[in-house]
Amino acid sequence: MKEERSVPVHILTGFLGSGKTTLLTRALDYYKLSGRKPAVLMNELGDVNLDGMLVDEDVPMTEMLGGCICCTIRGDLGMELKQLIEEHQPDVVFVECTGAANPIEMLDGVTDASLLTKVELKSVITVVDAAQLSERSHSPKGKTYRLMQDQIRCATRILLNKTDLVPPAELVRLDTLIRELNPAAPILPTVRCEIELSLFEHLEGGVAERHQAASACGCGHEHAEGGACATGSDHDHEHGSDAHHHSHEHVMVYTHYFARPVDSEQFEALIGRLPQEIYRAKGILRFTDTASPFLFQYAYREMDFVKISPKEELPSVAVFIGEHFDRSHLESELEALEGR
Ligand SMILES: Nc1nc2c(ncn2[C@@H]2O[C@H](COP(=O)(O)OP(=O)(O)OP(=O)(O)O)[C@@H](O)[C@H]2O)c(=O)[nH]1
Repeated sequence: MKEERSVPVHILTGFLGSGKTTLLTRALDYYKLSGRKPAVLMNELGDVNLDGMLVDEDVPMTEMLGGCICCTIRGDLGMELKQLIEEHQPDVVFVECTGAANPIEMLDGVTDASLLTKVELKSVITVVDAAQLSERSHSPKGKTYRLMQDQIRCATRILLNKTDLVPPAELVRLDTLIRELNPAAPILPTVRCEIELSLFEHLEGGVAERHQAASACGCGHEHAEGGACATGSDHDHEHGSDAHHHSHEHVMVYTHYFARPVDSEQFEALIGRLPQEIYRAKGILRFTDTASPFLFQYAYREMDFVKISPKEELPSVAVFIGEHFDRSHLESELEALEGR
């Protein structure tokens, strides 16, 4: 009989496009290579899970789409996690949250799950996009910057990723900045999240340590056992007289389903023209001038196209994420590409 033990859970957080899925796919390979069974709970803002495509079919995955765990489906997270564990009996679970999520709410969800089943939150790993942090920290008033700060504050480990995009002197400044926000979590500078993956085995106790550093979260609440921040925390939420606003409410998502293939150069040109309010886009594209479909990524003004051979029928779709952008203008530009 399988001994009943608690399943380790790692939360992967970080702003949109910072490299969470890159880290996740590496971590999954590591566990599979060592003969263990990882599982994934993934949350995406759009109504299609494009990151899920990068995860092998044999990895059990629960998808929570169409919203941010922190607002719309937070209550379900505990139940989903319980079901995932009971159904698949994984050796480890990774929870990847949308980059617009406040990790505190995820911590709540995982702690809720620990009331229902034997799970143990081992770490909150925040992947920081060095280039974004560098730029946003120069105009520190924005909501996005505040969210990035919260993600850093609640981490038990920090990956300062995309160091290839930032000069060394600036990296030193970013290291100091992160240290001020979170004096406890070790910082690992990375390119494409290349870390010694056995690290995951040694993350025991990280969350408990952060428990003591509760004030670093700035929420002013008592912290739940094993979690950095307590259920019901108003941390990072703003209360108006009649409304309850969340820190990421400013984030907009536009999902475009393509009716037909488009010209690859024109598409690239359109992406090159995107306003800076759109900071993240991804999709599955079919081009008139190429045979196979492409997984397309756009993060912080960098574009990436990877040829894919999907095993199942997939839509041609692109998801655009940003703040206060002109959705109808984007829609008509995309329709024009399709000759509509
Ligand atoms: N230049 C550079 N690009 C990177 C690095 N790490 C990841 N990327 C690229 O950045 C893009 C976004 O990476 P993802 O791993 O999908 O980021 P994410 O945090 O999962 O994104 P969301 O799911 O939208 O929040 C991809 O095109 C990656 O190939 C890095 O260290 N340097």
